[in-house]
Amino acid sequence: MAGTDFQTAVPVTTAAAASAGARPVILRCTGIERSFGGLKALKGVDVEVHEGEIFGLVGPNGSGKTTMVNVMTGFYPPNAGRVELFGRDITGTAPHRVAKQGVARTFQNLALFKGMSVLDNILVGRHTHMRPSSLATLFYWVWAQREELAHRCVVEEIIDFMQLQDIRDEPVDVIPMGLQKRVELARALVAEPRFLILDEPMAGMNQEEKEYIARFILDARDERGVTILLIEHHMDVVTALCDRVAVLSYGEVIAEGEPHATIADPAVVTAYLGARAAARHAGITVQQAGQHTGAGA
Ligand SMILES: Nc1ncnc2c1ncn2[C@@H]1O[C@H](COP(=O)(O)OP(=O)(O)OP(=O)(O)O)[C@@H](O)[C@H]1O
Repeated sequence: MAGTDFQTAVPVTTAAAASAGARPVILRCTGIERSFGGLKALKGVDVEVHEGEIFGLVGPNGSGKTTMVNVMTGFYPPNAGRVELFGRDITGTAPHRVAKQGVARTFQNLALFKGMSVLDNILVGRHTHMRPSSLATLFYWVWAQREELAHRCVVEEIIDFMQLQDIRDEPVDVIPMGLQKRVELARALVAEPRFLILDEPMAGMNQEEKEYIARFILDARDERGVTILLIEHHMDVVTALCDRVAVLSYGEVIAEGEPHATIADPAVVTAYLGARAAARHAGITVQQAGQHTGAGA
């Protein structure tokens, strides 16, 4: 499953990556359950993300990745389980309060404001740092101007960091998809998050665009100290970028650990390919595969 081209293009052996596992846990999810009607989307999921790591959350379509992220960020309260962020219980906390604690995210489907410029879309990402008091703004206009300037400085710095200078004034809907994804990442970064959740940031991108965005993700961790949870379907990307991964299948964690070993785990191969194809892949019989992975044929 793992490719090699991407690995060569984006070599990742930083001190931050090497020591990530030894650092404090910043997100701890314990026994998370979440149902939609009769469908159990999450069945007791445990996940820990350490400070400074890029943690991959992978799994086949419908395995529960986005639901898990929605529970972490307060969009869905869990039916059972506990979410701890930076050592505090945030289970069921509203999304805007979770965001204020230093969490930003991008979405699987682009969520940019059409008709607005790249610059204005990025500026929206500062909202968690803005104090919306019109009275204060009226009476303390000098202070308000100073605050506006401070927001602009952060936005300009991120525009430089993400190399978006050339398109800063373009309406966001006329730029290519790869650049729109980059704008979305920039909008998340201007919030100055400590923890960033990226839901398929490379969906629909060609190889060159993927390599570009991968570099920005690594720089966000290495230069800005952001801890990252990455949902991604491209396994070459996962093995190149992530320090650790957890694999979900039907709402359960079926494997976790170092990326190469984890995605080569027979249970993971079976979850992606099905028992028959996985057995062919491994050169063993379906019955042997079932015994090996605990999965039926
Ligand atoms: N709001 C919802 N209402 C009903 N069912 C839902 C809802 N959200 C998710 N589900 C179901 O929960 C299961 C997990 O979905 P989820 O989107 O979390 O999976 P995923 O791993 O993110 O999939 P993908 O890789 O396709 O994005 C699926 O069966 C999905 O249909």
